[in-house]
Amino acid sequence: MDYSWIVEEFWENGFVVFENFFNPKLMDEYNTKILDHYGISPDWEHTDEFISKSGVEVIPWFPYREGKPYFDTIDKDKHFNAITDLILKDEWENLYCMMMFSKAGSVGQAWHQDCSPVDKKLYNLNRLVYTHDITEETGGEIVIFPKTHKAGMLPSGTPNEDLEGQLVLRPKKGTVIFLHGHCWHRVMPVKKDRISSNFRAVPKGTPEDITDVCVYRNMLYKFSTSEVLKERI
Ligand SMILES: O=C(O)CCC(=O)C(=O)O
Ligand SMILES: [Fe+2]
Repeated sequence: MDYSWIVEEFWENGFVVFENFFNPKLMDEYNTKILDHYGISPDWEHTDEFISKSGVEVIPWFPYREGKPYFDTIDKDKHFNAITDLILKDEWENLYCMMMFSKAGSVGQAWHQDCSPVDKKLYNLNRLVYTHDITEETGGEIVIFPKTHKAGMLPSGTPNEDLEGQLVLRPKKGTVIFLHGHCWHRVMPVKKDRISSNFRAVPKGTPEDITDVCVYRNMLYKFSTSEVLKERI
């Protein structure tokens, strides 16, 4: 099989999508595990300042950091990792596995870059796995602006507006999106409880804290210290 299109498409657009990558039974099992973790009414973990300023409403969970390696069938999947090999060419390593939960009625996530694009060579590869369908009814579409992994810093401006050239995606259960950490993306308002999961990888030698500072249109935010590093606009 010729897989060169994957690499070409990823590096041309900043992302590549695979539908039906993981089987529905596994996705159902994982979706239940994730929901069980969050329980019925999970609390926000981020500070009020972050939530109101960033236009981001998600509750993160890092299962492996808690010694709960519950998602190895994805993490160790040969095909999943073979595609990672193709995209990242040289050696790479896992960064972390993170689950995200957003309550029905919450705002989703404003435009951001997972990490600063100031040094083009330093980035994370976000490997998003969807354990349930994202539909018009559920809301929470992921919006990606193709090719912006080559466009430098997300311009300052309104955190959550439509941008000409954006692409709205409704991933189905089992879909995987490989997304470059410099590529601009956001999540639309969430109408029904929403889960997404990501298994991040980095080229070997990338600093472990590569995603600690996230670029939003109105600020640079540092998660480890819950701090607005820089106001923008
Ligand atoms: O939940 C999504 O669809 C995207 C989440 C996101 O922005 C991320 O994982 O960096
Ligand atoms: Fe992101």
